[in-house]
Amino acid sequence: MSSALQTRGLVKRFGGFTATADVSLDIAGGARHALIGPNGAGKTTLVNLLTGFLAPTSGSVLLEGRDVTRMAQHVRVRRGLARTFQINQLFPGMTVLESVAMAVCERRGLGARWWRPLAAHADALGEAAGLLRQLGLMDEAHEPTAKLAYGRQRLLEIALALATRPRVLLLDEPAAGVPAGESRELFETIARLPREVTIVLIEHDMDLVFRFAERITVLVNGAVLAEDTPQSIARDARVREVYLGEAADD
Ligand SMILES: Nc1ncnc2c1ncn2[C@@H]1O[C@H](COP(=O)(O)OP(=O)(O)OP(=O)(O)O)[C@@H](O)[C@H]1O
Repeated sequence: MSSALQTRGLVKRFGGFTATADVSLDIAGGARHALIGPNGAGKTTLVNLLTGFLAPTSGSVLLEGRDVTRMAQHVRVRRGLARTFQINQLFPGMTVLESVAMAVCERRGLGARWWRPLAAHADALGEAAGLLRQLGLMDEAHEPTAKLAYGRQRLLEIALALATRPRVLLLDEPAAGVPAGESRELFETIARLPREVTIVLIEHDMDLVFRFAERITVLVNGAVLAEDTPQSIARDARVREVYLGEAADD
């Protein structure tokens, strides 16, 4: 299987502090890959390096084999790398369907002309409705985004990311703040996403991670401690030590 996303010797220093220490990842196309690690392990920094929000001190990021290290975030999105983002700041007052249709228009370069008659955007609306159906959000299509339950908002964020037609989707704690019952449903929906989309998940809830991921990378102190199947990671003495230590602190 070819690589969807790779990093080579990625390093990020903040002054004298190394937040990302020589990280080399190779995430296969279609993978369900989780990135875990205790607080402060460098997960967010790594995601920010992957998306282009931060520039690395050294090393490189490759998307489907092409070096994107120097590319801006929006260029990476166009090349097929998406992450979820907070909707409330982006589309206040819009309905669920309008928000996703807007994101589809953005991708198609119609963003500035959104306020043309809706008929001109029938295709975008159709595509947006398809995404809502895929994520089980159709019943709330005409609800204002702010009225959605928290777990449904997270699904909408995923719909917005999918509207960019990503080949790699980074999900940074998609269940954060979502009640347990809703997070299970959220993950069932994520697990049904098509295999053309490679998914990289950053998640604290180990139960969700072990149910969803087929491979897991464990970060500690900015470096990769282990990378393996969930079964092997669960048995790995070094990983257990890190997590038991963390559990004892919580
Ligand atoms: N802009 C910054 N300047 C200085 N230090 C930073 C900066 N961003 C992150 N760090 C440090 O880098 C380390 C890794 O932080 P990061 O947020 O990437 O970890 P994390 O694994 O995402 O943690 P958490 O699970 O708590 O979100 C932390 O010690 C943090 O204080």
